[in-house]
Amino acid sequence: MRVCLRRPLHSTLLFSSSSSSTTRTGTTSPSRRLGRVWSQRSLSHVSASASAGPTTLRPFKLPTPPGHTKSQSWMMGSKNMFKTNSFAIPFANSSHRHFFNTHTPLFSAYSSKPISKIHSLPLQTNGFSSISHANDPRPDILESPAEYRLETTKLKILKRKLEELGMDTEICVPGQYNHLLCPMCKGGDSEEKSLSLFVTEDGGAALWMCFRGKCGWRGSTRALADSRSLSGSWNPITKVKIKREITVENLQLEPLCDQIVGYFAERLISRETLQRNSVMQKSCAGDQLVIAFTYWKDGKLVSCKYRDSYKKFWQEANTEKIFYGLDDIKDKSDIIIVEGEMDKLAMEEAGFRNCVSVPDGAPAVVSTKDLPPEEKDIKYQYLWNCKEYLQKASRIVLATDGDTAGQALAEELARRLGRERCWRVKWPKKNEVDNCKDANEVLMFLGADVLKEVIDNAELFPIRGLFNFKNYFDEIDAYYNRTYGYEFGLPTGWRALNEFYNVVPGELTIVTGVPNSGKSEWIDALLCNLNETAGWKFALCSMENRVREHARKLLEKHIKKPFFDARYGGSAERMTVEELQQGKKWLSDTFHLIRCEDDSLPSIKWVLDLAKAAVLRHGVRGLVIDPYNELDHQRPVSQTETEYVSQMLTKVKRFAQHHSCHVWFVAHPRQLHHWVGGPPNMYDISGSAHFINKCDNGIVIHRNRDPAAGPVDQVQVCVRKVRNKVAGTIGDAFLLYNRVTGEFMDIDEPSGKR
Ligand SMILES: Nc1ncnc2c1ncn2[C@@H]1O[C@H](COP(=O)(O)OP(=O)(O)OP(=O)(O)O)[C@@H](O)[C@H]1O
Repeated sequence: MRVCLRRPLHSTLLFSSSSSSTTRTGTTSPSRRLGRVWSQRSLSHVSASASAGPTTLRPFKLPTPPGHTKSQSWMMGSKNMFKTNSFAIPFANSSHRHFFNTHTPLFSAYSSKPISKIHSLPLQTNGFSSISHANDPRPDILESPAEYRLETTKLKILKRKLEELGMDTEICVPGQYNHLLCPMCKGGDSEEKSLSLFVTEDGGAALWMCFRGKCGWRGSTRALADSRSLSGSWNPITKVKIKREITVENLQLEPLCDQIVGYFAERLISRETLQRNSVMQKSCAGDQLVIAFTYWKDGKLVSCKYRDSYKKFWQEANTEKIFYGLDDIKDKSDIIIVEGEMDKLAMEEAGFRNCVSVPDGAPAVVSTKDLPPEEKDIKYQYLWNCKEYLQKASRIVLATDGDTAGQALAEELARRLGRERCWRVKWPKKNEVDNCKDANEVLMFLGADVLKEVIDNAELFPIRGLFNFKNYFDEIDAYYNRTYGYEFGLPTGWRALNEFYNVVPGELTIVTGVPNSGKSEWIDALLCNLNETAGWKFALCSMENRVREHARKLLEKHIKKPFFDARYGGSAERMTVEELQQGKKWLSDTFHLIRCEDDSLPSIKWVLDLAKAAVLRHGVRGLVIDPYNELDHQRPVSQTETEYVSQMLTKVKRFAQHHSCHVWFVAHPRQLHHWVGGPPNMYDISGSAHFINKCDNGIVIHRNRDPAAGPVDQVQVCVRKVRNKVAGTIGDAFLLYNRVTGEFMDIDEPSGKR
């Protein structure tokens, strides 16, 4: 017999007598080298890092469970304590061979805790409950160890059928949920054993389901046509559970040996904490020792969870599912919930006894379904079983793991406990790159004081839709420092307007004016200016314009020459072919057209979806919808136009805000019966007062058509509403319109530039 004393990674010691594995495989596998096994036998050969003596196991004082006195009868002697006649070969049989294929350190104080995504179904077995693996080492006293049964003819037939489907049934045990590689998805990139296969105890039938969301393969089969109905076996909810009476004695639990205490010491869990929490050990599978986390309720042992040196967990079957450490939160108003027993113990080292651990780890993802009724909420039965312990809690800190599964668990707990009384923690960095993932890591890497700080600084669990300004501090700082850009809005390019209207990304400007007032012209001129000063690009949904005419108007403004030698151009020189070529390139680079090619009216959703594509694909900063009445306005008969306009504008505003895209929306005024030539009011917009109510900016474009009343080329830009005072204020600006080029200019612009 050779005793390996090589020091593996993470400074853990290898306690295994390696002869069994080296004999079987010829060489010691990597994971085997990294692992260590707690065994009675091996202890006589090692010098442990803990305080254990070199050759013997020293029993320590028996723990007193919470709520018990030391004299109570559950205290027992350590009858196996000095047994040395058997040899620790914990996973030597073929059913455990795949453990040797894993490349994770099998026994490290730093290894990650399993999540329950591979234990997704509640198990109804005689021997083990849901966190048990078919290939876990088994305590020798559990009821009906189905794995030891002889395979029946039925089972052989069944296995053959399953193998034909691609399942590896070699290690599959009847009466249990077995976790296999799914033949359909092969467990995805991580090759996880995502297929849960249940074989009835008589070996007559099987059903399975792959728990990978992307796969979800499920099915069932029977060995023989007359095999028992599957439904009887696959109904964890309706099956009546008989809770076993368990005691420390009948589970044959023992006080922890120094070697295991030493293991805990590596994780900075003290002997005192272990004793107070009645952490014990148990001999099973030869003389292998496993940790026994005892679960107490009102001072009575109700369940026990085991953990072996390979970090495999299993739990006494047919026992009540409760929180670990439950009695510690009795009548407490302030409690902490963690994701594992080690974290519960770590919390105690930081001074928090008011802490419990969930018994089954975390779900892979948050369920998208509604909360099931209490009796059907199988995965969270422990929570309902302990509800009277939670009722008084007004502050529940959910200190689950920082990974996705841990956060999913926090979410699921908060859903059930009520978010309003839940807090959550931020795990600190353990090095430059990584965050600590749980309480025990914080304790190990940063110490008890930091762990205490983490809990003291827990923040309110977010409630969808309920925020605090501090959630936005980064954004507020960026706004203050003007790092977003355009905080004051982008100037329009006309000095006369600077004071009143500037273009802020994400806002909605409604533009109105009587027909022919120049609304479209002014918006086009504005876009040209914004492109010239800031390089902005735009999506145009201008339904009244033919493309070529719209191109002409834009090119005239850009090149500042008429498109044609026509009447309106007067003596001005027409733009050259070269200028046209350059202008066409500018058009293509600057504008993206949203048009219904089949002459049907576009819906607002259609327009916004295309505008979104233009934002994402071309980086447009502005969208023009001109005009409102050219959109498809099919509204339900039950909806008024006012309601319809309100909803439509909400969609437009959401688009604008979400994509930081300014939207100009042109809407006509209703028919003005007694119009005397003045600018219309924003409330005159046909359809709804919501146009003025919901927009960020409201602008009326007006022009004088009476030579007697003033110059007819003068345009009045009436800024009637500005929600954001940083960007402007109400007031009128006057510009001059150049009929030849379509440009708008400040009135005091040097005449040469006009
Ligand atoms: N200040 C102005 N002086 C003279 N003509 C103008 C002036 N402003 C615009 N126009 C002319 O009026 C016509 C209509 O302009 P535009 O299409 O911009 O008006 P609109 O308000 O958008 O019209 P509608 O409401 O019919 O869509 C164009 O031929 C344009 O050249």
